[in-house]
Amino acid sequence: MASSQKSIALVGSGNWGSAIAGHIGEKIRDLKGQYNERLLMWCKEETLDDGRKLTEVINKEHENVKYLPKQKIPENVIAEPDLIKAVKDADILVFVIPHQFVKETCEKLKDKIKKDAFALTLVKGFYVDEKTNELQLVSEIITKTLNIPCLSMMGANIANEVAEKVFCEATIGSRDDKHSETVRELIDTPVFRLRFYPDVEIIEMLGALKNVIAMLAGFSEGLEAGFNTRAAVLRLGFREMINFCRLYKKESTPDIYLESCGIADLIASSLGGRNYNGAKKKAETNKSLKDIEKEDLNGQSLQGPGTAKEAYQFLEGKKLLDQFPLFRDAHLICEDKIKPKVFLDNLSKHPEFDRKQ
Ligand SMILES: NC(=O)c1ccc[n+]([C@@H]2O[C@H](COP(=O)([O-])OP(=O)(O)OC[C@H]3O[C@@H](n4cnc5c(N)ncnc54)[C@H](O)[C@@H]3O)[C@@H](O)[C@H]2O)c1
Ligand SMILES: O=P(O)(O)OC[C@H](O)CO
Repeated sequence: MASSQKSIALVGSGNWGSAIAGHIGEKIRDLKGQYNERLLMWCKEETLDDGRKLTEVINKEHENVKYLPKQKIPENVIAEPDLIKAVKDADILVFVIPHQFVKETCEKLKDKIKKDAFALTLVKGFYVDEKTNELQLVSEIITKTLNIPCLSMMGANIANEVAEKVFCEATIGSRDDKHSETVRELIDTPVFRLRFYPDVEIIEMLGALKNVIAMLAGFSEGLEAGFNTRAAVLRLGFREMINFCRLYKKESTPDIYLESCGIADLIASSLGGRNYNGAKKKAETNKSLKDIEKEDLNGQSLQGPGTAKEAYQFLEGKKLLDQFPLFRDAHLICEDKIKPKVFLDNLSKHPEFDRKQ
């Protein structure tokens, strides 16, 4: 039966995927009928330690016991292990998987979605083409592979806090008023406020880049650097983030860096994100980030090391590593090629101190 109700699908069900599923699930339930209440959430099937299937547990207990434990998800959110079944009738596809899986997932979705659907990416990360050294943003990959427009949503949104309804804001990148209105209906609430800008790509890049600087914040804390030094790391890191964005696109709305996707996400992530915590532990214990991810995150993904690698490759290709010493050193630390302390020693030589005002 044809329906005028719009359907939403989530591509992903990890820590953030489950939290935003809960948020959108409640919102569409409360909108009473404007949207199809059944929110399908693609969940890559796995068997839990006790032998049960994750999707069955989510649909029975209404909780993602592995990736967002102790938080109830509304009953209209349905975990669906079949990717194609989850998305085929969706008018709006919300992508929320770790960035390293975006290409393979989009390939599987080719020609399997509605032609007039649109996407919203919540994914923080990007790729660099090995041959051309061009940056490939998640929104661009979605648009190119699936032939649908893609908006971005980034901000200071630590998933567990969103699930607990702690106030937050986010920035939406959209150049289409109708799509913006739909996203506002689906996500904006008194505890989750949205602001809209046309800078889809810069918003997305900031979301990816802050994960690298948040790791440096963690290394600094683990090394017991002073507050002044830690503030300098964030300022210099933010400067590099902005300069990095300008390599991609010279013009943007100037205020964009002061939005939740910019300074606020950097602060939140550098106070308590997973990348920050993992990096702090690395500086304290000298363990590899891979081991720390395995020990502490139970299948969740640190996005910082992969993004540091991609950023390094991109800057190296452009012969600009000297202009971005924090991004350079972050990658070298992740790869255990230098000790975390080296990046602190390098701060005083930062090119920022040679820059004319
Ligand atoms: N967690 C947060 O607080 C938060 C907040 C904002 C944005 N984000 C961003 O959202 C994105 C998703 O993060 P998350 O926290 O939901 O994920 P996560 O870190 O919890 O990762 C686990 C998820 O990855 C999935 N996964 C594993 N292998 C996969 C594969 N081959 N293909 C597809 N999926 C696979 C697992 O099934 C699981 O659902 C990331 O880019 C992250 O940076 C996270
Ligand atoms: O926990 P992190 O480091 O992946 O960061 C989570 C979010 O991106 C914060 O906005």
